Amino acid sequence: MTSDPKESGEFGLIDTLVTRRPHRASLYRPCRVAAGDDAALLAWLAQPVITTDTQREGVHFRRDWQTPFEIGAKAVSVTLSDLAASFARPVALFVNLGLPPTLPGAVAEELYDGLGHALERYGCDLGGGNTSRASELSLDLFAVGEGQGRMPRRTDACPGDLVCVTGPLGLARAGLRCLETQETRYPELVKAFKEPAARFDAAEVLRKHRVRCAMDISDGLAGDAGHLARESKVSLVFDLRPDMAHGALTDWCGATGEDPLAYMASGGEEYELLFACNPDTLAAIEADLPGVMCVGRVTDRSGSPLSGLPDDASSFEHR
Ligand SMILES: Nc1ncnc2c1ncn2[C@@H]1O[C@H](COP(=O)(O)OP(=O)(O)OP(=O)(O)O)[C@@H](O)[C@H]1O
Ligand SMILES: Cc1ncc(C[n+]2csc(CCOP(=O)(O)O)c2C)c(N)n1
Ligand SMILES: [Mg+2]
Repeated sequence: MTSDPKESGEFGLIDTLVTRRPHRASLYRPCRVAAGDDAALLAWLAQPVITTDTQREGVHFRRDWQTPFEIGAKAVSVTLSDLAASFARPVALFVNLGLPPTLPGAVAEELYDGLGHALERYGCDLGGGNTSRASELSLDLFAVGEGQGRMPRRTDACPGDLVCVTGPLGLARAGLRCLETQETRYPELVKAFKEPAARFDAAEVLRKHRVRCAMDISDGLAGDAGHLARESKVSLVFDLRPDMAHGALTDWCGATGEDPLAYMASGGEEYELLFACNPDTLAAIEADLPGVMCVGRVTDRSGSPLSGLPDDASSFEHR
């Protein structure tokens, strides 16, 4: 069967895309009926956890920067990242795909190869979706997960806790800057932008240590920590030092004159987990989770919700 939508039509394309879903070997498949029927059938979930995300051409990705495979795989990681931040296991992903009429069918197929590859990696099924004509390539994604005990909340940071992250900050934002300036000497930064991971591995460690307050960093530390401080009604006092910067960020900042602290504070799309816990818990987590960093502490609310970040630190905003 041809895969060009002009020749095979919407239905042919959907068949071709759906065959790209991961083939699950596991005996336990909480997604009992996956993509292909009128609706998906999920097994009974004790704690269903649901999240949604959007990826739009020109806003979240550019086809002259990223291959369709990379765009598909990243769309899965950024959507499932919110399940990781909720300590939930991924069950099913639903994808509403907007396709410009001029887009070659092969692009949609490669996009679905990327989606399928990432779904396989995270052990998640393709529950279904929808395909329609659109002015730009876009994906609206919905994910269902299964909660594992107490869901961490943005409301639960307590004075005396430490503010921590599960990995390096600012790399993806620097990678985006490299793409914008056509700088090719820092592949590690560009990879951080193009291939973020949903940190289910880190989430499992935090869950095991009964962390009560966590979220993923999509809009940048300053913005996401601001949400956490406001929701928990506390202040966060940061202590970011240049020696906490990842080597690739330090090198790039050395060459460009950019400030590593500004990138660590105002990054975005890291998809690392930001969490708060008491010092004893952090000591135990450090033994299980290499790369975890303490970046500040939680105090009673006094004055501004955030301090210790560069003055012009800001988060990514769509408007
Ligand atoms: N249009 C909307 N209608 C209803 N709820 C919304 C809407 N936009 C956002 N929200 C809710 O507001 C909260 C914050 O949304 P936001 O998109 O900033 O989530 P996030 O996890 O911080 O970021 P990201 O989407 O990048 O993962 C979430 O609970 C989300 O479900
Ligand atoms: C072409 C292009 N330009 C800029 C960016 C940067 N960017 C877009 S959305 C976002 C925050 C998270 O998004 P959301 O809150 O919608 O999940 C960031 C940092 C990009 N990825 N691609
Ligand atoms: Mg989030």
